[in-house]
Amino acid sequence: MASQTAAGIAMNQSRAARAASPENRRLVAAWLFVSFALIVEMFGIGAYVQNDNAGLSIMAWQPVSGIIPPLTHAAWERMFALYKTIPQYQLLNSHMDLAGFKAIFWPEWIHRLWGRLLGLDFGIPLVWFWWTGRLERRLRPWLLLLFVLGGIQGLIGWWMVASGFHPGMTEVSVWRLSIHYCFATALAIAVFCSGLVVLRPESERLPPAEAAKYRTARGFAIASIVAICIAIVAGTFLSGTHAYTIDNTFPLMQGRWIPPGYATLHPFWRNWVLNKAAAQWDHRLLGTVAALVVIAAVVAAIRADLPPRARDAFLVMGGLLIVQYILGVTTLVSKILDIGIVHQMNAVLLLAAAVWAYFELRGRRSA
Ligand code: HEM
Repeated sequence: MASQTAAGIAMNQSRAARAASPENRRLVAAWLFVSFALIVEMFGIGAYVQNDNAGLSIMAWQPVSGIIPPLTHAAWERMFALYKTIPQYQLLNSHMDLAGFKAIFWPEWIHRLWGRLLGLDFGIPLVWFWWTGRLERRLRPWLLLLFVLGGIQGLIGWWMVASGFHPGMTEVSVWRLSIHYCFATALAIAVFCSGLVVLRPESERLPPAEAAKYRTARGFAIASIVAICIAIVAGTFLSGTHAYTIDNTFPLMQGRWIPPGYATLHPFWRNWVLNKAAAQWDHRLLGTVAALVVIAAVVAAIRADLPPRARDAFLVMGGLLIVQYILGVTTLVSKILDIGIVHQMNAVLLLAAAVWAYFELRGRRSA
C-alpha cells in the first residue's frame, strides 16, 4: 500500500514535470492561440452573416443534426417554407425565391458549422492534454469552464436568433446581439490569456522591483483595455441599429459636432442603444477616446524604456489601433460593410494586444 502510494506520488511528480516543461508549454499554448485565431475568424463569419441579413434563415436549434444541410429539393422547400412563416420574409423578403433563400442559408450554416468546429478544436485536445498529463493541475478546471462557456455562447446565439422571430421583428434584438458579441469577445480574450499564462509561467515574470518601475505603463495598459472594451460595446449598438446607414461623414455629422437627432427616445439612456444617430456618435466618441488612451499608453511605454517583449506588445497595440481607426472611418464614409468585417475582427486583436501589453508587465508574486 505504502509502495503504491509512493509510486502514485512519483507518477504525479513526473506528470507535473512534464506539464511544466518548456516544450509542453509551447505545445499547449499553440493550441490555445490557434483556438483564439479560429474564434477571431468566427467574428468575421458572424459579421458577414449580419451584413447579409442571413441570421434568421435557419429556424431550428439542432446542435448535432443541424450539421446536415438540406440534401434534396423537397428538403430545401421545407426549410424555405419555415422561413416564409417569419416576419422577416413577410415584411422584407416576400419576393425571395428558393435561390435567394439558399444565398442567405449558407452563410448562417457556415457560421453554425464553425461553432461546432470550434467545439471540436477545443474539446478534443482538451481531453487529450488532460489524459496525457500535459495540463497543469490549476489550469484544468479553468479550461473545462471555457469549454462549457463556449457551449453557452452557442445557446446565447440561438437566444439572439430567436428574438428575430417575434411578431413585427425583421432582425434580431440589438440587446441580444450586443450580449452575443460581448460574450464572444470575453471568451476569445479568456482563451488568449490562457495561452499567455501557459507560455509565461510565474518564474518568467518580472521581478517585483522591476515591475514596480513600470507601474505607469502598466496602468496605461489597463486603461487601454477598459477604453477598448467600452468602444467595443458601443460598436455593438452601432452595428445592431445599422447606424452606418446614416450620416456618412467624418468627423461631423450633418455638419455638426453633435447630431440633431441625438436625444429622440425616452428615457434618455435608450438613445445610447436604440437610436442610430446617438449610437453612431457615441461609438465615434468612445472609439476616439480609446484611440487617445492607446496612443498615450504607447508614448508612456516608449518613455519607460520597457523590456523588449513588453515594448513589442505596446507597439503592436499602437499599430492595430491605427488600423482599427482607419477601418472604422473608412467603413463609415464608404458604407462598404466588407471593410466593417475586418474592423470587427481587428477589434478583438486590438483588445488582445492590450491584454498582452499588460501581461508582459506583470510582476512575480514573490522575489
Ligand atoms: C478603438 C477604436 C474602435 C473600436 C475598438 C471599435 C470596435 C468596433 C466593434 C467591435 C464593432 C462591431 C460590433 C458588432 O458588430 O456587434 C464596430 C462597428 C463599427 N465601427 Fe468601430 N471601433 C472603433 C473605432 C471606430 C471609429 C473611430 C469609427 C468611425 C468613426 C468606427 C466605425 C464603426 C462602424 C461604421 C461600425 C459598424 C460596422 C458594421 O455594422 O458592420 N469605429 N466597431
